[in-house]
Amino acid sequence: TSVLQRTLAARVPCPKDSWLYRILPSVSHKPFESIDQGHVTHNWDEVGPDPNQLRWKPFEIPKASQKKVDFVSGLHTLCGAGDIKSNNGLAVHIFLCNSSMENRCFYNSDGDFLIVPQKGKLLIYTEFGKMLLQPNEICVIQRGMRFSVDVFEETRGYILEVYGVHFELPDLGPIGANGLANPRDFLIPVAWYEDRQVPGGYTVINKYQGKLFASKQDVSPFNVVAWHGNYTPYKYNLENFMVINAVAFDHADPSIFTVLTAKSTRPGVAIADFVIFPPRWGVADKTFRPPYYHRNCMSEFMGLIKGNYEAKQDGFLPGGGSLHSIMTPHGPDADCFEKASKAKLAPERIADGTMAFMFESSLSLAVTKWGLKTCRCLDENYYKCWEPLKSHFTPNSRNPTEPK
Ligand SMILES: O=C(O)Cc1cc(O)ccc1O
Ligand SMILES: [Fe+2]
Repeated sequence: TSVLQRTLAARVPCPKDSWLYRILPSVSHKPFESIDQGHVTHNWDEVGPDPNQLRWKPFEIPKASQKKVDFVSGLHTLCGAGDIKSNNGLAVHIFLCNSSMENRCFYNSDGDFLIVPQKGKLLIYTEFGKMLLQPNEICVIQRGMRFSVDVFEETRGYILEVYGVHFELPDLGPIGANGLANPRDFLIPVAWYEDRQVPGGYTVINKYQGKLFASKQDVSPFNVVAWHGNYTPYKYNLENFMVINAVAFDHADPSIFTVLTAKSTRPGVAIADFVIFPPRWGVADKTFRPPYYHRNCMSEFMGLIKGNYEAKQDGFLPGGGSLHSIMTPHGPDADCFEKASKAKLAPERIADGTMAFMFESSLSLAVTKWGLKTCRCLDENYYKCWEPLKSHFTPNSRNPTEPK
C-alpha cells in the first residue's frame, strides 16, 4: 500500500522546497469554479463569542447507506481564529466520512493540515507518494500539496490547520539532544505515480482564502515520477513519543508533551501546539497528580483518540472534544478530584491504552455555527461535572499561626 522512508527534514532549519519531475505539469486544467462550501468556514463571526467550557459528544459519522461522504465533503470546521489573507491563524476541523475520494483530490492554499485520524485508516495518495495512516498516527500535509484519501469504513478524525507557518519540532532547551518526538521517527513517502487518463473527469478541489473551488482536468495529478527536496508530507506514530515528566514532585505544564509546534513571530508563543497525553508512569510525591485546576492565557481544544482521559473518566469520549477558552476555569471533574485526593502515591501507570491530545493556541478561538448548533453533539450538561466539588478547608485543624 504505502512505502515510506525516514527523514530528518523536520529538524533542518533551512528553506523548504521540493522539485517534482512529472509526466505533465499541473497547469493544464479548466478554470477553477466556486463550489458548495459544505461545513467549511473561516468566518469567525458566525455566532457570538461564548466563554463557557464546551464539550462535544463523539461527532456523528454519516452512514454510508444513507449518504456517501468523502474526506473533503466530510470536512466540518469547529473553531478557529485569525486571518487567512494575512497568514496568521488556525482552524480546527472535524472530518466525518464513509467513502473514498473518487477521481478527486484536494489542496489547501491557505495553510498546513495536521491530520489526527481517530476511527478508521486513511490511505493518502499525495504527489510525493502514498501514506497509510491509522489511528494513533498523525500526518502533516503542507500548503499546496495535492492529496486524495481512501477510507475503509465509517471514518472520523481531527485536523489542526495553521495558516502561514509550518509545524516544527519544539526546541528541546535543557532536554538536550534527544527526547519528545525524535526526528528519526518521522516518515515521508517514496515517489509513486500513475499515468492515468481521465478525459475531462478528474476534479482538483482547492481551498483558497477559506472558500472551496474545483477545476477539471484530463489526468490524475499523481503523475510525479521522482522528486527531491525537503518540503514533503510526513507521518509520525505517537507511540514513538519519548515522554518526559516530573519524577520528584509537582505537575509539569503539558507543553512538555509537545509533539509539534507552529510558532508565531513572538518568541515562545505558538500559533498552535500539538500536545499528547501518552501512556506513562506517574511517580510524583506530595502532589495532586491529575491536571491542576487552572485558568490560563491559551485556548485548549482537546480530543480523544482512544481510551479515556485521566481528568475525565466519564463524558469525554473517543471521537468527541472539549474547548477551554482563554482564562476559562477548568480541570478534573469532581470524581477525579475525590479519587486522586485519597490515592496512595505509589508509582502508577497513567493512561495505559489511551491517547488524548490537545490543540493549544495563543489565539482566542471562535466556535462555528456547526460546532455550537448544527452538529447537535454539544454536551449541555458539561458544567455539572464540577458542581459536586466541595470545600475541604478546615482552618482550625492545622493553622500554624494560632497559639497552641
Ligand atoms: O486542561 C487540560 O485538561 C489540559 C491540561 C493538562 C494538564 O496536565 C495540565 C494543564 C492542562 O491545561
Ligand atoms: Fe487546561
